[in-house]
This record gives sequence, structure tokens and C-alpha cells, in this order.
Amino acid sequence: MSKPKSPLKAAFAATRAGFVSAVVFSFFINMLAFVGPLYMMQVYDRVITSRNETTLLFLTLIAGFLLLVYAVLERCRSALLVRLGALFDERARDGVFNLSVRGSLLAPAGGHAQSIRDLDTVREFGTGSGLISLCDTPWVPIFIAGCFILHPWFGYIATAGGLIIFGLALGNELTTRGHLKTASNNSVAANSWVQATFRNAESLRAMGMMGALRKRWTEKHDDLLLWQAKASDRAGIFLAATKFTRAFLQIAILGTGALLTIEGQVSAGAMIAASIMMGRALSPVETVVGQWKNVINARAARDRLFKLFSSMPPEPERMLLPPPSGAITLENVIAAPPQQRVPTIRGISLAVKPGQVLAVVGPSGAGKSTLARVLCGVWPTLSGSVRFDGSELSHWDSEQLGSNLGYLPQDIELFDGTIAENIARFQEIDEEQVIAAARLAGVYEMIQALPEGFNTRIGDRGASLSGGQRQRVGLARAMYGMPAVTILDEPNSNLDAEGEMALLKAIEQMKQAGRTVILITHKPNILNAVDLIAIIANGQLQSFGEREQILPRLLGSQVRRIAQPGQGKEAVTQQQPQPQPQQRNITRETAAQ
Ligand SMILES: Nc1ncnc2c1ncn2[C@@H]1O[C@H](COP(=O)(O)OP(=O)(O)OP(=O)(O)O)[C@@H](O)[C@H]1O
Repeated sequence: MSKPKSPLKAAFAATRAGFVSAVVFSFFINMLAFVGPLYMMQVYDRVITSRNETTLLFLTLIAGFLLLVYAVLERCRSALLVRLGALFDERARDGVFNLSVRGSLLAPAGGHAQSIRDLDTVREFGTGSGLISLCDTPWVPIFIAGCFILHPWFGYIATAGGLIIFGLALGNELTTRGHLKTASNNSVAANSWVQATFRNAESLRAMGMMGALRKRWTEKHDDLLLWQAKASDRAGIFLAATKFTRAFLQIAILGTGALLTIEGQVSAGAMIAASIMMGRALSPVETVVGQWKNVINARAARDRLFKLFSSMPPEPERMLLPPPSGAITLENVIAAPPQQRVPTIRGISLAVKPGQVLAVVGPSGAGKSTLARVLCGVWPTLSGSVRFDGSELSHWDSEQLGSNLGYLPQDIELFDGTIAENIARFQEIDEEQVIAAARLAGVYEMIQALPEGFNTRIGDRGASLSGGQRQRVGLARAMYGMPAVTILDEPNSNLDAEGEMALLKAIEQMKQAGRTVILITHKPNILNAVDLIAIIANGQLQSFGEREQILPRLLGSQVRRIAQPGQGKEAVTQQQPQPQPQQRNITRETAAQ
């Protein structure tokens, strides 16, 4: 089977023919650039000497017409480049977006949002003056040849000028490349650090961390400025040298032209024409020098995009399987967080039938959320297998499986948009389903009480909602469309008694509808609603079985601990008003029983 072509390569390939057309346009545009010098020659050498006004009129009309054609071609070329940029963007953006998301999962601190900016940088360079001047560069020798035709000395001056300006461009590139690359990498790192820090702005402000974190940012920012300043300093020298060379070359060619005219070797018209042609030859070279920073930035952005695509194998096209029924099997699953080698769950094997509710309990850091992420395919396994309806997780099309899966992560992770959009997972809103999910999660009345009901915008991460409201909207999103499998990671951590009742009711309804629910919880009071219980401690499955079999052991251990008299802390806690055993959190000691 042939390897699927990377979307980025495909995007470059799709625009190649268009860029060839842009080069063809450039050929005619540059040919028409001879109109100015030729007109000058005719005016100086023919019209002024013959004093023929009709010739002047016709020459002017022809030149005017050709310049109009020139302007039309210029317009067509820039319009073509803009369209090519849009085509490139259209072909590459889905792949860049998907890989950025996958990259963020595999390396959360990898600053993958930069890839989206990189796509803009490459497109903007391709459609802006940078690329146009690059398109004009191949015609530089033709203008120099034109100078040679007028007189060899004009050719020598234009060639020397071209070489000096090219040398300056090369020197600029070689001496600033490293600095600019470091500055660009530092800028990417500083930006992602700032974004991550601003997400925790509340703690930053509340605990007086502003000064300390600002100091950290200033260090990063200063480093970036330093490299940019070093690069700009050097580039400034080359830019000034280029401007001087350019101005001096005009003087040199006119001076030489004047000398050759005095000696009768060329006409005055040829002198002016040579000056214009040399200017035309050198201008793309000079523009490239001015555009060098953009060229380097665009190249660095392109290289980063290629690296992104080569760092992750393209997801193979998967056959759509029949919708999952909710049967899940885990065999000897070992998994670790992204970029970590030490597993946080080891040798987990369990099976859940459609319509069963499994509770995963265990102390903090035991590996419960790791298990949830592995089940959703968010984190890969190191070994072992996770099967939905007997098919390995990797055999499922992630979008297909995702649409049959509900997930409420511990951090809830709502998106900027309306409540309805969030519940409908930003797909086309099916109002009936949104309302059904909201009712199922017991959040319908709460949403209706908001000023704009389901159309209320909730801001980034659901910032305008309370913790409990966020959790219940997240629950509605997880249950949207009654997915075959719903994985809820501590869904009741922020809920009040009413919210917990609603959650229990929702789980019961899911169960009755034959949907599988996996529930990660610290609170045993929800365990009465489940069929199976898995106790995880230290990344390993301690017990797994029917609720009737596991629950008494789980709660009995707590009752025993409370009932043991005269044991220091336990004896003291007995005198305090105690929560019922079922309301106590599951502790490390409990899990170890
Ligand atoms: N993104 C991560 N990168 C590195 N290590 C991680 C990451 N997330 C979790 N861990 C580690 O993996 C281990 C298991 O964490 P996990 O979140 O799965 O535990 P948990 O049982 O869900 O805990 P809690 O009940 O506190 O949510 C912990 O030791 C934790 O430090």
C-alpha cells in the first residue's frame, strides 16, 4: 500500500502549477519593463533630434498601451498569488490543525498553537511582495544583458552592482540567520509560556505571584529582544551598505554614460535607458535584501511545519466499523503520560458489558484519570490492548469512535461558545438532542435561568459559569446523543446534593438505555448506582468485580477503621461529628485493603 502523502507536501504540490504560471506572468511583466528604457531612447535619440511631434504622440500612445498591459499583468500576478495562498491554506490547514491537536496531546508543552501561526506566515509570504520580488529575480540577467547590448561598460557596471548587492544579501543572510532563528524560537517559547501563565491569572493575582512571574517573563522576553537586536544591528549595516551601493551605482552608470556620450560611443538616450535597466535589474535583488527577515521567518515557519508533519505519522484512513455497542475489554494495559517512560498504570485487565456501569476508585495519583484518558484514546498505551466491541482502539476512526463516546475530563474543558454549542460539541445543533442532554444532566432549569438561556456565551473554558454549573454543562456534553460509552472523571467533585441526585438519575437512565458508563470517583455514596467496581492503587488493579462483592470490602474497611478504639487520631475523630461511612472519601489505606 502506498504511503499517504503528507497534506503539507500535497498543499505545496497543488500550488506548484500556479507558481509556474506566476513565473510566466513575471516573464511578460519583466519584458514589458523594457518599455520605459526603449521609450526614453526613442524620445532622446529620435524625437528630440527630429522634433517630430507625431512620432512623439504615437510613441507615447504605444508606451501608454504597453504600460496598461503591464499593470493588468501585475494585477493578475498578485491576484493569482493571493488565490494560490488561499489554496495552499485550504489544503494544508486541516492537516496542520489536526496535527497541532495531536501534538498538544503528545507534548502538552510543545507550543503547538505556533503551527497555526506558521501556516499564516507561509501563506502571507507566498502572497506578499517577498515572493513577487523572488519571482522577478530570475530576470535580473536579462536586464544586465540589455545593459551590455547598449555598451559593454554599462554591462560591467550593472554586473558589478548586481554582484555587490547579491554579496551583501548573502552576507546579511549568513550573519543574521543564526540570531534570527534563535530569536524566533525564543519568541515561540515565550509566547506559549505567556499563554499558559495567563490561564492561571487568578492564582497569579490572588497570591501575589505577579512580580515573580513577570520577572520570569522579562528574562525570556529580554533574551528574545537581545537576539532580535543583534540580528537587526547586523542587518542594518547590510541595509545601509546596499542603499549606498544602489545610489552610487546610479551615479556611476550616468557618469560613465555621460563620458561615453561625450566620446560619441553611445547616445544620450542609451545612457538614460541603461540607467533605467540597471535600476530594474537591481531592484528585485535589493527588495530581497529588505525582505530577508521575512524570507527567513517564512522558511523557519515552513521548516517547523515540515517537522510537525514528519514528527507524527499521518493517521491512516480507517474503515468505518459498525457503531460501538459499549462492550469494553482491557488486557494487560500499561500506559504512561505523554513523553514519560515510567508507566502510571500497569497490567490493567477488565471487561465491561454494554449497559453496565463501572466505578473506578482509588487514592489520589493512583492512575484513574490515566485509565480514563487511555480509554478515550487521548493517551496511547505502551502495551496491552483496549478494545471496543472486540476491535482494538487503534482500528477505530477516531472521529467515529469519538462521536459515540462521552467524556467529562477532570478539568471539564469547556470551549468559548454558547452553552448549546458546547453541549452539541460544536457540531450542527440538534435542538431536541441538546435539550434532552441538558435534561438528562439535570441542568436544563439552570441553563434556562441564565440571561440568554442556551445561547449564553460562556467564555474561554466556561469562565462565566460557576464550578458546579461548568461540571453539569460538561456532563450534558458528555451525554449528548446518549453515546454508547460515557467516561466521567470525578463528575461530582463540584456538585451539591441536588447535582449529585441529578447525576445518579442520569447514570440510571443511561444504564436503562443500555449505555455503558465508566465513572471515576472518590466518593463512595455514588457507588450504589454502579454494577462493577475497580479499585486502583499505585497504577495497578487491586480488585475488580461486581458491586455486591467489592463494596462491602471497600466500606467495611472504613467502618473497621472508625470502630477501632484508642488509636490516636482515629479515636479523636470518633468524638467529632462524622460523615456517614458512605460519604467519606476513598483513601489510600482503603484501596490497599
Ligand atoms: N500530564 C502528566 N504528565 C506527567 N505525569 C502525570 C500527568 N498526569 C498525571 N501524571 C502522573 O500520573 C500518575 C497518575 O495520575 P492520575 O491523574 O491518573 O491519578 P488519579 O488516580 O486520577 O488521581 P486523582 O484522584 O488525584 O485525580 C500521578 O503520579 C501523576 O503524577
